[in-house]
Amino acid sequence: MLLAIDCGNTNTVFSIWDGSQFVCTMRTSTHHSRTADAYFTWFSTLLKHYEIEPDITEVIISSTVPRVVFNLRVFTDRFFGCRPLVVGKPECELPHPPRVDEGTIVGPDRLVNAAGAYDRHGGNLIVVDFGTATTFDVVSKDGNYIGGVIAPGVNLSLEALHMAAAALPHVDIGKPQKVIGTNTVDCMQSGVYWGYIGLVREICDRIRAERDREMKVLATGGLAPLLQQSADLFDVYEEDLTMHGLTVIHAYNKKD
Ligand SMILES: Nc1ncnc2c1ncn2[C@@H]1O[C@H](COP(=O)(O)OP(=O)(O)OP(=O)(O)O)[C@@H](O)[C@H]1O
Ligand SMILES: CC(C)(CO)[C@@H](O)C(=O)NCCC(=O)O
Ligand SMILES: [K+]
Repeated sequence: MLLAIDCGNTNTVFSIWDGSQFVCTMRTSTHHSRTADAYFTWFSTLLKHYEIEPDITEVIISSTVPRVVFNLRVFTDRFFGCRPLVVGKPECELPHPPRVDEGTIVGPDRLVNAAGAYDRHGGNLIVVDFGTATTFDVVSKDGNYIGGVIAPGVNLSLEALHMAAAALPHVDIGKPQKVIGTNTVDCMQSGVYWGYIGLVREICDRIRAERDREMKVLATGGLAPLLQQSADLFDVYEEDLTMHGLTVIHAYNKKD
């Protein structure tokens, strides 16, 4: 079985793929100081809880935090006796190479999203991923990542207000009932929630105009459904898009 690891700046997700479905998904916070042994303790405890005993023989990793890859490599080697495929490393080939400025190192999560999205939906796509940052990944007709947009994430935007302004509290995102807030929390939620709806709509419109064609908009990341409640921003929401992309890239590298 394949263990797919998607390591973001905030959270790291492990999913086990049995060749036809994900049998288990586990989430932990991202810390570069977490050791291989600590990963294994957490991982095996959860497997016991779910009463599954997977036979993991292969591992693929996408990490937006370069420093965590070292311990994940040790984890893979020590407990599964294999070398992981790491997205972005030269030995990990992509089905469709990115078309970006020379010297640009595209976030592996974005390349993985593009691969997963193209596999399921074909080309001419915009993939919006609501993680620590909100990214827009543009996929060409033929499946290449051709660039995109990076905006501050929803939670990061709220946190930035709290960090920078003495009188602004920590606030979680929620759907405000109105636009005009009559207390501090409602004002902050309104700014980020409605501001985000405008941001997503404007950016997608401008990408379509720049490409001069219709493009399907895919969303992934926990916060997309909350925004979709108030505006028809996305054609499709796929929670497992990044994980699916990892299985696609893994299969592509196995094929020869
Ligand atoms: N309805 C909701 N309201 C508030 N927060 C939510 C809701 N649904 C999901 N979230 C949170 O949204 C965040 C987005 O999760 P996601 O896995 O997409 O990105 P992340 O793990 O935060 O970022 P990264 O992948 O960059 O580490 C998570 O912290 C999740 O707990
Ligand atoms: C933008 C993030 C942080 C989103 O996870 C990640 O994809 C990243 O670190 N990217 C590097 C720069 C780029 O993608 O162009
Ligand atoms: K993510």
